[in-house]
Amino acid sequence: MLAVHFGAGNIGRGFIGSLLYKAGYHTTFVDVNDQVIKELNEKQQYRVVLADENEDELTVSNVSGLNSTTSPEEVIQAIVKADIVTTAVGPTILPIISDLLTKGLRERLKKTGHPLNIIACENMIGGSSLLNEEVLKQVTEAEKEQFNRVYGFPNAAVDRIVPNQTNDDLLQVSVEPYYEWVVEETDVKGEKPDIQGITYVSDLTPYIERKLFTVNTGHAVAAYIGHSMGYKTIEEAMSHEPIQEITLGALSESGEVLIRKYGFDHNEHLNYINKIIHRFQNPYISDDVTRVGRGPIRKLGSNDRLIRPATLYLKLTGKDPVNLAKTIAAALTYQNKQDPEAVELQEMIEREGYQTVLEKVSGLEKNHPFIAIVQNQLDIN
Ligand SMILES: NC(=O)C1=CN([C@@H]2O[C@H](COP(=O)(O)OP(=O)(O)OC[C@H]3O[C@@H](n4cnc5c(N)ncnc54)[C@H](O)[C@@H]3O)[C@@H](O)[C@H]2O)C=CC1
Ligand SMILES: O=P(O)(O)OC[C@H]1O[C@](O)(CO)[C@@H](O)[C@@H]1O
Repeated sequence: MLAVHFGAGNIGRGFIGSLLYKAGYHTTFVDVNDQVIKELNEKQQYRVVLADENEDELTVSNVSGLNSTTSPEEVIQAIVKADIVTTAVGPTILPIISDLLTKGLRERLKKTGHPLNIIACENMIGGSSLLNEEVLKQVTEAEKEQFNRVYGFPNAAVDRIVPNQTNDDLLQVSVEPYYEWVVEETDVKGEKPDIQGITYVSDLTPYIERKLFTVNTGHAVAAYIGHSMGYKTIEEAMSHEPIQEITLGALSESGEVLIRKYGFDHNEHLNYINKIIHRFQNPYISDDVTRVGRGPIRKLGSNDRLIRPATLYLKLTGKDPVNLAKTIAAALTYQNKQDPEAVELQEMIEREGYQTVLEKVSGLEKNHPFIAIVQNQLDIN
């Protein structure tokens, strides 16, 4: 069985690649990082090390690589033969890879017409749907009907913390032991890919929102508040009691929203929150606040981990989401010259001020009451 996976980075190699290998696939990684592609082809295997006291290892073999910039034709042919396509490139890259993916899917229609599922494994709501939309923008009306009939783009939620890392062995990747991969089965075309580790569900929304508004919300709190207090890593930030309190406070706010929306059991959700806080404190992982806080404009988006739970909390409870507002204020002041979105955000704020920029990036209307709540936090600091 053949898998084509776009993005041979942390999640690509450390999570999706390892489950594809265990399920018996040969995985062709597609990336723009030539060094990684060369090593994948040279070594044809890499090591995944679990970040805990035992440091258990898995050697992932049966892998190869293609550079999408220099070998687009090979990528197209790989898509023609694939049994599954997955991605872990980052939400902003999905429109970029859609071009080559469309070419591959078009060629496949000509050659075999076999069904295929394309699963975007990104931290966002509706990642596969977005990729599907980008693909459909590039096809004719007649092709659209054929694409919709044979190509499935089931949405997915993926959860495993894989920090940025530099190892002597370029391909080696250290990952936390925990993982979760949930896929919405309703959009699968043909047979459901038989991959141990995938949980199929009929409605992904509660799962993706619970994950995004707990793991990613809590992580964002630790990253932005931690950075504002001078901490370098998530573990350092999380050892500071006031940050723990704000994190727990923000997760109580997002938790209240999740419990009200989806009827989760209060105590079970509290256990879920505590487990996640424990994962942030894993002493075997060193995760920079700049990785977790990367892309602040995206993270301040209307459907993302901060604005959505905060505005829903305000709407559903009538109370101020103080801890989420503190975090959003810290995200608005987040400076990192290495992060293009952080640089752009600060330039926008310099020109237009916090209020206008918050409206722009979050999509909130001008007089939305939440804007004043964030302004209040900015004034306090
Ligand atoms: N690292 C983590 O803990 C988790 C990350 N995610 C999500 O997984 C996705 C990937 O994240 P990471 O693996 O951490 O990032 P990463 O930066 O380690 O990997 C992304 C890979 O995509 C490649 N890439 C960039 N442009 C490309 C293009 N045009 N074509 C093909 N490949 C391209 C990069 O060279 C890189 O190897 C993101 O959406 C992230 O939110 C989800 C859960 C956990
Ligand atoms: O990958 P993003 O969306 O930039 O955000 C970083 C987040 O992703 C993760 O890497 C995995 O969910 C978390 O560790 C962190 O909350």
